[in-house]
Amino acid sequence: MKYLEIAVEVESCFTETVADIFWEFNTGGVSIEDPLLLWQYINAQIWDAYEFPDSVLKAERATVRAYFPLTENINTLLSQINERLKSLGIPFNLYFQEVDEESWANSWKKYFKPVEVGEFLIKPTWEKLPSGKEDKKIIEIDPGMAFGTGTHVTTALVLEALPKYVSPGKVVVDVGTGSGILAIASALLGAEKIYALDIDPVAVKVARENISINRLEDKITVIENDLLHGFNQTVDVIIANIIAAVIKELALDAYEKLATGGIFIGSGIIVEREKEVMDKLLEVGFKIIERKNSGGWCLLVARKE
Ligand SMILES: C[S@@+](CC[C@H](N)C(=O)[O-])C[C@H]1O[C@@H](n2cnc3c(N)ncnc32)[C@H](O)[C@@H]1O
Repeated sequence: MKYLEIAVEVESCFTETVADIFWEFNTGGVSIEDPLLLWQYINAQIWDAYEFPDSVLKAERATVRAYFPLTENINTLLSQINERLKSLGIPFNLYFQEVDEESWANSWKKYFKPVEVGEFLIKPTWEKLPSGKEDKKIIEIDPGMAFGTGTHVTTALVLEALPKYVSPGKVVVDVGTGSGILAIASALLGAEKIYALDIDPVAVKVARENISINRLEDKITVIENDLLHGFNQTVDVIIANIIAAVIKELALDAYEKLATGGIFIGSGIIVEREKEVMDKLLEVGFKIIERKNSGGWCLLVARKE
């Protein structure tokens, strides 16, 4: 199938606003090329500069691309998007071209590179293992349309904390598994059994694929499930990288499903909501044993005493 790719050049600070406008018009997908963000990763030595074309690294502005099926209404859609962007009153340039499906489904892949987080090395399935990294715990991931490349700070906070709480023999539940990344990390730390739950059927499919790529089907069971509803087992560790409101909703159920001494790891909490999530965890009976903040996000670890 053919698609229309619309590319909008704007200052870095407006990329999310433009992406939101594309989502309003029901785009099939958005990708953002932001030289400022790339340089942040390069300077933090997470990525290497040579892996990106000069046209991107030296660009003065960011480019937000979105993709729409080529139908007869495409010209109307294009002019509506143009008008909507004009109404923002910000400088922008808009370009468009016809592309085939393959090129947009894979367009984001060039920005997902092997990355080290704590004891783990997250390797996109299509990249080679960097030399000298064989001693790392390797997680192979193709996130597809699911969340969880490991580069998002909320995932990284959990990956860094996980070795302290998951050890051989533990039974773990990963609520909101997305790509399955945290379930796979738990298996690599020696957990005996992991249940990876997600409400989104796409995430469930992607998680199953990644678990199979990492050859961990015997340890990890993926279940399409809303939080812990209907999950009736006592476990040692519950992980949830979702959002503050959902973690609050999950707190009591998580407490009841943990063994005494069991650990709850909550991430995806914006710092402004850290206090209310902590209060909820304390209210249901947990003791908070670790708090960590990074980039406006907060990780909380709580124990059932
Ligand atoms: C921020 S992503 C985290 C993905 C992955 N665990 C990671 O850390 O990168 C949150 C995930 O939670 C899932 N989710 C949201 N609400 C949920 C619910 N009520 N029950 C189960 N999963 C849920 C979403 O579908 C999404 O895959």
